[in-house]
Amino acid sequence: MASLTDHLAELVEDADAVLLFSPTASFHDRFVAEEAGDGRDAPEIVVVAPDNDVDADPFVELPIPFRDVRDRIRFGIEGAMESDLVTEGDEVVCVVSVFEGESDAVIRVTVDETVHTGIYDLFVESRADPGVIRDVLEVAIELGKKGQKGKPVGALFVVGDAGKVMNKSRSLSYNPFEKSHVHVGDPIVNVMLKEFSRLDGAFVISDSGKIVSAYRYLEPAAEGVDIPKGLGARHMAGGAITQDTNATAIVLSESDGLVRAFKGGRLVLEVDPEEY
Ligand SMILES: Nc1ncnc2c1ncn2[C@@H]1O[C@H](COP(=O)(O)OP(=O)(O)OP(=O)(O)O)[C@@H](O)[C@H]1O
Ligand SMILES: [Mn+2]
Repeated sequence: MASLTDHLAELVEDADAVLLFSPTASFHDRFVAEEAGDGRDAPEIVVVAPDNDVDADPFVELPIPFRDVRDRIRFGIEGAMESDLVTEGDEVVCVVSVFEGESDAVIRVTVDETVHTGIYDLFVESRADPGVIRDVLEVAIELGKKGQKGKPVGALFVVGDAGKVMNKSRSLSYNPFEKSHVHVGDPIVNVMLKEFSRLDGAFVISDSGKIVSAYRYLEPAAEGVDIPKGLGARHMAGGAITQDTNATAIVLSESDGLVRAFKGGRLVLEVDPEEY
């Protein structure tokens, strides 16, 4: 059977850039050598992966695996745009692994507005550390997968710009994190977050991942917030606080089970925990 690389040269021809998503070292080296050797104007080759194992330059770092291939591709393209490797209107060839393991699919996309959702900015341009955003996303995804004692549960995490978020919210109950110095990512904290998520309100988390408060009722100005119709008060409050402050909101819906991220008053990411 012919391997993917046998056809790749034709698919890559006249593309502006090639994004290799988590390529193996042998795949990467072979591809780079072939492109350099064919004498034509070579497209920009960008590696998008969790770690730069293949010593690629340019390289875009993936903060989470993005099981949804569209999210993975969007992240890579937006990261490449950020570094001026790709611009709107470009033809980009993405070499990805849809199933586990080796690169097994080639997707050719024209970069336009619909590709650009802000998923890269969610991690890289958020005030909070990318690792903190990732940790909170993981807690929300895990909570969505398991629920609380088997029942679906909702949760709202507001990450970054915590001082301003506290000013735009009020307390619904005593704050169990009042005098504590716990951070997202600590295993004990994940247990606590899951336990407290049964109760109302939002968690407020600082740029560096410190849990500032639970049980906050958000009161942001909601004018001009553009979030999809059909989402309720939790999502509206989560979306709006990101327009009113520089925070990022991560919301687990009790009703549809999806995890959504908002930034700048806009929905920037939607993931199904069951797919992670
Ligand atoms: N302004 C707010 N600040 C903090 N939490 C809120 C706010 N508004 C609603 N919530 C929380 O969201 C919960 C669910 O509210 P609602 O059903 O209207 O939201 P929703 O967006 O439909 O979310 P879900 O999809 O989980 O049902 C409330 O019980 C409350 O805990
Ligand atoms: Mn609801």
